[in-house]
Amino acid sequence: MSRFDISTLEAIIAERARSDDPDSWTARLFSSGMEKAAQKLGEEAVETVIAAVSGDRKAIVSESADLLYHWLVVLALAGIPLEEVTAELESRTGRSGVAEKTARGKSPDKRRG
Ligand SMILES: N=c1c2ncn([C@@H]3O[C@H](COP(=O)(O)OP(=O)(O)OP(=O)(O)O)[C@@H](O)[C@H]3O)c2ncn1[C@@H]1O[C@H](COP(=O)(O)O)[C@@H](O)[C@H]1O
Repeated sequence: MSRFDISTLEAIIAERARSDDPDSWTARLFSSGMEKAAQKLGEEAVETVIAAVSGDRKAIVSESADLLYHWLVVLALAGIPLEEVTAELESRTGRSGVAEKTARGKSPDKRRG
């Protein structure tokens, strides 16, 4: 099993963002700003959706990696540590998504969103 952890990638991104290395995609994204980074995140999300719908397993893995990388860049640009998101996820454990949606007064019927 891979020992690579998403928090390791968060640390790499923080280091590369400060590097000013012209060959660093991370440094380039940081200097372009949030709008460009968020746009790339959206593109990678769409590419992941296309891979999922077409059932291309290899592409799903590859596009998911691109998506997570660009998501971490957007988080970093927003000044939000990964830990804040994992804490939010942790707070949701043990709570059914359907029950949570019903508590917000929404229908859990997926056809109605
Ligand atoms: N995980 C990634 C990572 N995933 C994707 N990318 C880059 O994101 C860019 C995506 O841009 P595009 O969508 O335009 O490129 P594309 O996918 O070839 O284009 P399409 O034809 O698919 O649309 C590519 O240049 C990828 O190399 C990444 N760049 C960096 N990292 C990590 O960040 C580290 C530091 O990288 P640098 O900052 O470049 O030194 C690397 O060692 C990696 O660990």
